[in-house]
Amino acid sequence: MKIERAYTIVTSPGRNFVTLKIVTDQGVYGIGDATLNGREMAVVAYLEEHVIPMLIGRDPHRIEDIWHYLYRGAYWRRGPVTMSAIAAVDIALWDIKAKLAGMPLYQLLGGKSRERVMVYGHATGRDIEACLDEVARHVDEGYKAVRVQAGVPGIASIYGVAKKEGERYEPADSDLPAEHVWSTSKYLNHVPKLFAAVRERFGDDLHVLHDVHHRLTPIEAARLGKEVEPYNLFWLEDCVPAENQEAFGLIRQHTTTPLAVGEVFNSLFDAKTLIENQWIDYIRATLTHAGGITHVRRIADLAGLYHVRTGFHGPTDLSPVCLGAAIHFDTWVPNFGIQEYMPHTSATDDVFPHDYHFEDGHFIVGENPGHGVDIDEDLTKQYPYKRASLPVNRLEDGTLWHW
Ligand SMILES: O=C(O)[C@H](O)[C@@H](O)[C@H](O)[C@H](O)CO
Ligand SMILES: [Mg+2]
Repeated sequence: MKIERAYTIVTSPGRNFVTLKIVTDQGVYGIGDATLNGREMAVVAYLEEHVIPMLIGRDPHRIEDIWHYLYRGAYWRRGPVTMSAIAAVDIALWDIKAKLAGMPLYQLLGGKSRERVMVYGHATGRDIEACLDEVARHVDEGYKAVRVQAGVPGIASIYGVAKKEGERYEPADSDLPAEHVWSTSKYLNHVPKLFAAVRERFGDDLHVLHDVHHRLTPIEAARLGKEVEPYNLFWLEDCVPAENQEAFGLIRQHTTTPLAVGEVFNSLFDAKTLIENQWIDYIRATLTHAGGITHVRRIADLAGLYHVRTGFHGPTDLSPVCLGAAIHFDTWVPNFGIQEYMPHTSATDDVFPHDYHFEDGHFIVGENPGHGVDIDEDLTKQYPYKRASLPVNRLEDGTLWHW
């Protein structure tokens, strides 16, 4: 069997997605997600100019060899563009392998470790009251875990909070980056009040999470971790930028609040020191940005040795193809923690028909052969690509800060 054709499909049913389709000479095909929010066309160019020509004629069964051919063979290793391109190939090849085996992907990985996959949803609101109402809506819909992000008095626009009540949060909303203004002190003074109010209204059982989005220094993160300890967070996410993995060693000495990190990681080497030192509790690297199933499986296995569990990134800027493959992975992986879930728009769901479904705060994996997600290529043509950029963040004095 040979790979006969491979091509990228760029479509924007509400937001941009890049999909790679690999077609074999026997007609069986697989699809992979290659979406890198705000840098979509860089991955398309990498795939079209460098990766696809090397795939034609190869045996699609040889997933491992193809992975190393693309990773080692490029000489220039790692980086989000490269690793998203490799991931798209890898996810598509696993899809093909599972279709050929006539099995849902989780069976090839080793079978079910659990019946269902717990997810966390996103509650956002301009102020604490509005945010608590959104938490209540999630609880009513069956969620067992909710990420809580509220507006902060004195900060006009803040990460994770939708522009208007009832709208979804979508950060890549303008052609060129919007500019936000950030105040660490206003934020730090506010967050403990938010979680006190959450526990007051919802009691102790609900799992609550919070995303700092890389905005603190290690000692500030240590303070926040300590101050929210009474509210028993499921995790505190991305509390500092993680290029310097040692920063987490400092935070860890000060707080028992569980720490999650890794949505911007693209390789095992981004997480190695964090995992081996047991400085984190959850690893968030995704299939789409970290080299696909073949590589993320290695990250998860290393993490398992050190009591670190998975908590995959799952925003709307990863396509249903990534989410579908992730649900298979989550169903199998022994050290599963939780899966992030931001529902896609109905237009996106129509473009990517899928067999996973949400039920009582969990995902239930599908039973179709492959990863269970397809693409309606005719429909994609109705939604042309439109450049969209993530915002940037500045301190009140104008200094460019972490977004
Ligand atoms: O925890 C999350 O879901 C993330 O922080 C996202 O909201 C990212 O900001 C987005 O994926 C960037 O493209
Ligand atoms: Mg995040």
